[in-house]
Amino acid sequence: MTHPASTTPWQLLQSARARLAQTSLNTLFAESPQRADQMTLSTAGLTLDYSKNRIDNEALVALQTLAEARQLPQKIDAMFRGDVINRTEQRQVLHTLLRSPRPGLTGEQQEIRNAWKKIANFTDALHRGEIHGITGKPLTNIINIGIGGSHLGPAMANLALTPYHKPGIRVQFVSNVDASDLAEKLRGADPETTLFIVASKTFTTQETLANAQTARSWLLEKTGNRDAVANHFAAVSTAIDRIAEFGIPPEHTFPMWDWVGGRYSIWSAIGLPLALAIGSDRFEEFLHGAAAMDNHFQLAPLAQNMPVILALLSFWYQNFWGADTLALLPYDHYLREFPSYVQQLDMESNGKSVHMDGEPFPQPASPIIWGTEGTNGQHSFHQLLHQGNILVPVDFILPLKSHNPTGNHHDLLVANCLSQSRALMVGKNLQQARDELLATGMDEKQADALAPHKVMPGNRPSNTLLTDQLSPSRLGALIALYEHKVFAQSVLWDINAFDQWGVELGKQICDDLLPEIASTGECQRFDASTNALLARYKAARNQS
Ligand SMILES: O=P(O)(O)OC[C@H]1O[C@H](O)[C@H](O)[C@@H](O)[C@@H]1O
Repeated sequence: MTHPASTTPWQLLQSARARLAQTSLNTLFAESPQRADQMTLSTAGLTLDYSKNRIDNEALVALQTLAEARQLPQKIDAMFRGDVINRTEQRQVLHTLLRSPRPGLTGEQQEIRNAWKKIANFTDALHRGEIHGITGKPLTNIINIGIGGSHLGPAMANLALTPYHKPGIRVQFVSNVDASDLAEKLRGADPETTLFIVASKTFTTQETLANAQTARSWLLEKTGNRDAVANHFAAVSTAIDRIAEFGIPPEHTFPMWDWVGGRYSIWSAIGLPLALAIGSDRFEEFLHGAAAMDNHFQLAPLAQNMPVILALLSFWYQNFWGADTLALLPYDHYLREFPSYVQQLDMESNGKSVHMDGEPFPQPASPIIWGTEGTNGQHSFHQLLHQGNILVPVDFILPLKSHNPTGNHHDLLVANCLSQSRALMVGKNLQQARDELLATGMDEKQADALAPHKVMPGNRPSNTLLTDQLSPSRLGALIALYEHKVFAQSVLWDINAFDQWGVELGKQICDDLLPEIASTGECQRFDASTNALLARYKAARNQS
């Protein structure tokens, strides 16, 4: 493919970068009183203010021209139409179909409807106390066993929607093969009321199968009844036969499909633990929120398209400003797992180095996603955001209403969030720092010595994403926003966002290592470092 750097929009962007490097955000605001209004978009209950970015109309138009040259509108249509856009796996990408049925894809839609009916019926029956364990007690303690896309989405959303949890139902998540994860969830669990959901698209994932087998042994030991698995296990997978082999009956078996990527699968039966936590009606609202964002992504012109704007900005900072990270800072305690969720979504989708046609490309793609809940980060890593020599664009996410209005806590939270984005932007120059010190009564010599340490370069970009209150539908829209952002970025880089070959080698080597770990002899098959580390492990194991 043509290297993007040789295209006209790329060259226009390079000159825009040179111009904007000389222009402060303060100046951009001073020059354009309408800037905040013009650079604010609202859709699906979310409002994005992207005015605090090192961008102007000319650069935005050049970015949009690049997106058009990459055929972004056509590629959005191709995804929604069900074209085989995941070419390395020869798969359609139809997670959007799970939240908004469309004409034309009838076979899939019937399957989706049936699966959804099964999820809703099971959820409603469990809430009515009609799903029983082997001793006849209603099941109320749900433990989801899955990893990656079969864990991060439901676990994050379950936490985010805590205020909507049904009373009397407890939903927990086990992902790590480290036995401590499962052990912590089993400690004090009542086997008579516990339901395990084994969630695995492939039903081959080592960690999930190991945890499922251990949970099964625990259940059989505690109940002393070999038939207990049928009552106390449910499963979600494309591999229905493997679920049956595990001993899980058809009425507890929930299907999924090849055309749903793991990290895009919360809308499928992988969302079952979330439905059990919040109820089927709330889960439907969650789907509708995402569908509203889908509608916007499909129909809005690039210049007013929220996921596209976020993608263009990420692309802009990474390829033209050398910003290889993006901080996600939700100012909402319930959204604290959102950065971990987007880590998989973005980094597993776009952490690649070849184009669609297999040709290598030189630029980095997918920023490193990180972050934590505000205000906690302010007392930790924000120092680097404000004064470090690394440019870190930030997405602030802020619900306007609290689920727990108490005193002036929410005013404080909002004030902190808005102060951080403003401080990053306006900064403090040497003269201001010096004047402030002198105003405290400090002498000139001391002020001159200290002032450089107090300088804040400013000009640090951020987006602010508002929502009224973090409800199921708003969360659905927020997740869909980032899903589509990631897809739009992949189109700009001409990457397949829907495969993940990079995770395979580690799995293969692990399979190779396991027999060596099990054996007692000395291992010489691997590199000297790995052999020596294995030997240390075996020595420690022998001592225990
Ligand atoms: O759902 P599963 O088939 O168990 O897969 C779980 C996870 O493992 C894989 O290694 C992939 O990296 C993830 O994309 C996937 O979500």
